[in-house]
Amino acid sequence: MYTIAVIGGGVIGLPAALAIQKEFGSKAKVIIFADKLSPHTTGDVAAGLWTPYILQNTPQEKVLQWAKATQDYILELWKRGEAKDAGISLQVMVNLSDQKEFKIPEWAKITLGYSEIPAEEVKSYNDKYAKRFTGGFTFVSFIWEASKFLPYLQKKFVENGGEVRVKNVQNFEEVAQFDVIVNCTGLNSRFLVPDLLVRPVRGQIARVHAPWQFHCFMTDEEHGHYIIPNQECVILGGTHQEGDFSTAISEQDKKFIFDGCVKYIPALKHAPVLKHQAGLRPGRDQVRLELERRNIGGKEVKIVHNYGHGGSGVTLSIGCAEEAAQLVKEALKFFVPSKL
Ligand SMILES: Cc1cc2nc3c(=O)[nH]c(=O)nc-3n(C[C@H](O)[C@H](O)[C@H](O)COP(=O)(O)OP(=O)(O)OC[C@H]3O[C@@H](n4cnc5c(N)ncnc54)[C@H](O)[C@@H]3O)c2cc1C
Repeated sequence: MYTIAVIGGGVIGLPAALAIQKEFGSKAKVIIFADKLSPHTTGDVAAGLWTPYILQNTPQEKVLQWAKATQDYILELWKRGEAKDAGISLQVMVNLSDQKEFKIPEWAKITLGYSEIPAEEVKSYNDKYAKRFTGGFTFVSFIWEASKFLPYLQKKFVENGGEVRVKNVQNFEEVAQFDVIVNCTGLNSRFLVPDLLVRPVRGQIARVHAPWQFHCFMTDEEHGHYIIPNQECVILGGTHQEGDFSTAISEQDKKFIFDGCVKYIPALKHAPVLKHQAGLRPGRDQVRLELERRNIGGKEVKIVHNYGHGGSGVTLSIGCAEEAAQLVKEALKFFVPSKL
């Protein structure tokens, strides 16, 4: 039997562990090592909106491939009637842009029911909000709440024979006895790999009680606000502060978030606040999803890296997990004598 260690039990690690189980079935023993599990991961702060965001130079064709695979997977869960348990809701998205030359992003074309907002309507938003939006589009998107789907996926993983160990892995030597290591440590890859290209993109949000708010609203202004309903609250966002490692709640950010969101939906002014949260997105110039062969103490160790998903971890999770499982297969095919 092959032995696979997945380091990380968050939005990226759990789907990867499940995809590996699916690929190898009883031929592999998969163990997750994680020092934090839901509700203490970055994903537990996330809004869970399926939309590619803060991905910088990750190639478009990869973004489309990974995001589409995730969308298909969520849709399948929805069709199977598992939406509530898995934390899924389907919502209308209004996305406005203030870019000089408004261009609909490539990924918009794989969304459900995408349509460009006519110029007249954009003008009416500008009149209403005293803004200068140049264009926009609407589509129907999924919200996939990590604080619901992480326990849901973890249960499936354990039912399939997987094991979860709560442990901080200080270095890869500690797990070098495994046939393959899958590194899904998000921001901490900066220190574990170490990879200084990974840096925090801090995000602060507020969770409010506003059950009457049914659609998502988002802009791509430099410091854009967003309003994203979840099953039991509405997320008001948000900030993206490059290089900031603080998860302390900032009073200044609270005000920025409220002032901005209330401008778009004034009734939010009266929505009771349930919680303020701040999390650190694992920013990187590009998502790193590749196989490394590393010499550790004279032995060649195979490490599949899967980190650096920025503000899109939920959106890309399943597509990246499927590709990570293929990289594990490649690692075993070429470098490990068959244990079957
Ligand atoms: C405010 C905010 C809003 C967001 N909204 C969205 C959204 O709407 N849609 C979307 O797609 N994305 C969103 N994101 C981004 C998304 O949350 C992240 O991309 C995603 O959570 C990254 O997942 P990850 O598994 O790589 O990292 P993490 O969630 O940080 O998980 C890392 C895992 O690795 C473990 N780990 C790390 N180092 C070690 C070690 N040495 N030993 C053992 N375990 C270790 C941790 O314990 C944890 O289990 C948002 C993020 C923020 C902050």
